[in-house]
Amino acid sequence: MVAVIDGLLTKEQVQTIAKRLFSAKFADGSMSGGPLGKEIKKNTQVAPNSPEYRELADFVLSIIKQNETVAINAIPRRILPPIFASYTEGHRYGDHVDAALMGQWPGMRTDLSITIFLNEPGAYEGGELVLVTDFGEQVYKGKAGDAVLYPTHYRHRVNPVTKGRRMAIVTWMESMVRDPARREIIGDLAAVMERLVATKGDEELMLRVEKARLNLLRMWADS
Ligand SMILES: O=C(O)CCC(=O)C(=O)O
Ligand SMILES: [Fe+2]
Repeated sequence: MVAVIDGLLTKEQVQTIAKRLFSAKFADGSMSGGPLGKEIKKNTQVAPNSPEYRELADFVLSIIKQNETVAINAIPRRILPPIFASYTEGHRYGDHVDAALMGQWPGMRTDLSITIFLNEPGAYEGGELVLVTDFGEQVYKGKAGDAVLYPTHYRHRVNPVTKGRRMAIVTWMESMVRDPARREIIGDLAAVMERLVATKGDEELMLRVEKARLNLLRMWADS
């Protein structure tokens, strides 16, 4: 299931990040593109050893961890320190599939990816995030602060930027529920529950839905 999260970052948070990124040192991002990296990945990323990186990464991680939509749909166990990427004219990230394991050995399994858009869609041409799914290509170009949360198993790309500059944050999560179909069932039940609470639904019904959700979580989650 792909979830579009409007305003994962507030305008103020986007501004805070953008201000710090302004002075950050960006390095060639093609080294981390897997075996095809150099050919298909052309961008720059904030160097993890740059002075700005740790503070920015912690700031973004704390926001992702607090987000309800992420919690409900991803049920994250671990989240990698994010990448701050810049795509200027001619930059792109061609069709690829992300590594299944990331981070220092033994690494973590990548169940979900998240892209957070850092500037407005009008600030650049091209640069869409495209997911290649069974239902055709899904194209995403969000407003500054919006995010797309998607299962990492999709083939995907970032279209070439033909004008302007695309700034985005990208990271990966390992879920306590590794099967996307199971995560979707638990997410659906959470959505039903949310609706029942908001509409002051029948208490017995709410109890049964919540019982089902929690017991499925108990059955399927590895903490
Ligand atoms: O920038 C994006 O939206 C996605 C980038 C990407 O696919 C990656 O870093 O693996
Ligand atoms: Fe990717």
